[in-house]
Amino acid sequence: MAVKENSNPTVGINNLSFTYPGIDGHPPPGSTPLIHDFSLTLHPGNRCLLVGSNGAGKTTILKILGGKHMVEPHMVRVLGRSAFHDTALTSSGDLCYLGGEWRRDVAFAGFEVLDVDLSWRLHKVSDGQRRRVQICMGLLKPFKVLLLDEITVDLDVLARADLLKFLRKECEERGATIIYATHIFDGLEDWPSHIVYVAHGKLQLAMPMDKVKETSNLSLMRTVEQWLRKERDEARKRRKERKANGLPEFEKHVDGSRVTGDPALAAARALNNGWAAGRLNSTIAGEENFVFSSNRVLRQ
Ligand SMILES: Nc1ncnc2c1ncn2[C@@H]1O[C@H](COP(=O)(O)OP(=O)(O)OP(=O)(O)O)[C@@H](O)[C@H]1O
Repeated sequence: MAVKENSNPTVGINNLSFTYPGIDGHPPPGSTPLIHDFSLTLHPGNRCLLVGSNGAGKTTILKILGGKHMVEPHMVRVLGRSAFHDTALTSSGDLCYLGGEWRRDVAFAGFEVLDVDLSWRLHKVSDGQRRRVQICMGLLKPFKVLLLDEITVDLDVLARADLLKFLRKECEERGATIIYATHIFDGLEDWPSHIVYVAHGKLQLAMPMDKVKETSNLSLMRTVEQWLRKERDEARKRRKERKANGLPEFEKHVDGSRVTGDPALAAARALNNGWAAGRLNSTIAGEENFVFSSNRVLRQ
């Protein structure tokens, strides 16, 4: 099945701003949003690689999409619904988040792809075998939107290759949408249909892979490396300038307390958004989808 850019978006992020709440459930006074003015649109069949340096906000974005953190309903729509407020999205299996956390869903399809041996006992298996079981348990329902947070770390080459092939097929044949956050680019060269680069909680770039290939002769990994290197060099330059101007080298950030992602707990907290939002109009839908955000670090 071809990617249906004219169909309804499966994922719509609209000027998302998010701050981890402090202990009173509100953004700590003086805090700046961790995720800021983030917009993105995805369609059935899209396989989107989410890249960025450590701490850029990838997991936070995936967890928000997965309904694990509360945001205003209009900011994040998955299959036209708010994942946080409409828990049927995840309980039905239509929306599936696979991260570091153990999933309790029991299902079937992944057993074949991941070669899970039913005689394995989880206290005895290797990390990679345990990971295979975790992944296949999460994939057993026919998801429509799948959020993957660096799930292939422990997988051997064959298991990883088979999993990526399976996921690609799910997108091509069933029109599923996948967002995959990873630092591992092995075997990914021709896997994604789109790439999204986030830095400091802001969208830097969202574009189809064929456009990436048009603009860069480098491999996917080298291309991303180049982006991150540029980001780091610019950060170093800014710090140097601050120091030269007698300012502290690092800008002061007010952090929220660390919170768990339990929606039930989060529901008890006050809404932690309402930050002024600009417009990025970032979209990776259609032909006009070569979009740089206004806060890009990738100057030509
Ligand atoms: N539960 C939390 N409470 C408060 N701050 C958090 C929480 N989880 C993450 N953060 C902060 O949010 C920022 C973004 O973290 P996040 O895990 O989203 O980044 P990431 O891009 O997934 O990083 P990595 O590539 O290292 O996994 C970091 O500065 C982190 O310290």
